[in-house]
Amino acid sequence: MNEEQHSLLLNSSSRFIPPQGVKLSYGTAGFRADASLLPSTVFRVGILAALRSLKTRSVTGLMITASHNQVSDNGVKVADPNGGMLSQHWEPFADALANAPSPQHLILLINEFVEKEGISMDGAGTLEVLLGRDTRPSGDALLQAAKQGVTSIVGAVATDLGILTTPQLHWMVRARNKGMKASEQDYFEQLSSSFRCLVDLIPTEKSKFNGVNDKVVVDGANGVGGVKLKDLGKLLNALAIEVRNSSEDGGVLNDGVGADYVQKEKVVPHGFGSKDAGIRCASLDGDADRLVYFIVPPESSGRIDLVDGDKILSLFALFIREQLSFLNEKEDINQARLGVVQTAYANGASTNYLKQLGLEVNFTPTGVKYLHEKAAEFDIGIYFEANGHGTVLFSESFVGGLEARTNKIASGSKGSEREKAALRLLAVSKLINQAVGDALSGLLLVEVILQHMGWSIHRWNDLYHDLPSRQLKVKVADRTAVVTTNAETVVVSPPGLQEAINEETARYPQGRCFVRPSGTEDVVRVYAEASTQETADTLANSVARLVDQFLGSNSS
Ligand SMILES: CC(=O)N[C@H]1[C@@H](OP(=O)(O)O)O[C@H](CO)[C@@H](O)[C@@H]1O
Ligand SMILES: [Mg+2]
Repeated sequence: MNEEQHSLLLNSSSRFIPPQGVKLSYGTAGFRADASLLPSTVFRVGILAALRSLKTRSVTGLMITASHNQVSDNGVKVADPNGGMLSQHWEPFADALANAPSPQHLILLINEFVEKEGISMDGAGTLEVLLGRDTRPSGDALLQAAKQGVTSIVGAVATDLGILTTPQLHWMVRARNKGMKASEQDYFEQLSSSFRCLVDLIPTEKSKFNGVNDKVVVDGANGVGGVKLKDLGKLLNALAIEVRNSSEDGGVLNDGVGADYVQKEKVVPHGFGSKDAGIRCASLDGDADRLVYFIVPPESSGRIDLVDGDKILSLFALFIREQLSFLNEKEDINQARLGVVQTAYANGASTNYLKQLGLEVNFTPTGVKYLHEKAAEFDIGIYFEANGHGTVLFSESFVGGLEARTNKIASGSKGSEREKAALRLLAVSKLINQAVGDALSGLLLVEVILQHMGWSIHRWNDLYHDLPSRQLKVKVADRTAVVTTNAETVVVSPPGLQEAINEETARYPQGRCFVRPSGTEDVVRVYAEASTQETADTLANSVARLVDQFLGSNSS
């Protein structure tokens, strides 16, 4: 690097000294910690995002959020030029940057890395990083740190987009690099116009919605999603959305509210209660990239019926499969490849259901970057984690084919069922976020499919019945001692543990159980399913004890 660059980096980085004794890791979802520990990390991720922009000669993104974590935490992650997560091959550099003890170390690391990657630091070409943050009180100061990091690279521009959902930022990065309109207003307009297009294509015999109540009530986790959903809702005539727990309502972010809480605890979030019995309810997480639905049963005593990511996936798969069947009626159309992607945490009943539909079900390790990568192999790939993070990916060539076909349809004419199916699929590809899982676009797609089918949330929930399951965490001395294979379903180390799990699991009707080290917490997770809640609990507890025996004490 030249002298100007060297002294710029030295000056700025000496204002952001990392806290002592803290080791951070980029992990599955970027760096996360108590916000007070993060200024130097966020500053350095600013540098990382600028270098990524320099390397790829494209716009990148930097998002400040800790998603569903408590409000005092914060975090930071990078959006790659295609709108997806940071390339996995840059993660070790991200770790090294965040943990470099001094400005001198930092500069040494950058020098080594740019040389290895063949990055020319001449500042020529596109060099822009889009910055966004969620509603956390620490977000503004951290955003300033990010800005300083970005502008420590000569020629880099930081564009502050203010408060956004994580998927909005990813969407904007993707749109910018595709030369498309990329403002927040453009995002809202694309979502609302494709939603309207799908509503207009609802078969007339089904257009009378059969919902118990045609309004959806959404828990915004006291975060950014609720506010954005209200803005989006103003553009939608065909859907009544009531938002509760919006960040303006004064509640604490993720405290007894939000998709993570609802999915894990299976209880009503604050602001909901018996008055909502039977109504279609949904929960977003703190940065609005996860979505789950739920039903408050009559006399629920706080419990809910959860309609999770697996069921959202199943609904999307049914609808898309139906459209593809219309599309493929004539033999001149090549069969499109539709694939679905789940993790081992998907409820076994959902996997059975999808297989019975004749779909190809694929499994990847936990973490959306793995699911996304797999889904991108198909013409249409649908992926969801049980916790509600997922989307539907369309290949460029498939979208190109749909565009060619729909262009031929005379404007104003609704055409044949086959033409309508092409129009619907094209609208879905515009509605559902192609960069990452997005609770707002996911919610609109769920809502319009329910209208299309003429289904209530109860009818949807009855597609299949979840097998009883239980998740536990076990604290062990060293969770990295657990090594797994086969999409995390089989333990290869320590030796003997898998055999012991197999032996235990075989004793339970419909038993299934696996263990894996968490990528975000210092625990080993145990997941068990069985034919009754009682046996699922017993299986999980027995296997947690086995983990304890093989790996040391501290079970919780
Ligand atoms: C069982 C579970 O829900 N695991 C979550 C959790 O990962 P762990 O590696 O299990 O800690 O956080 C990830 C990031 O948010 C999310 O992708 C994943 O689904
Ligand atoms: Mg999130």
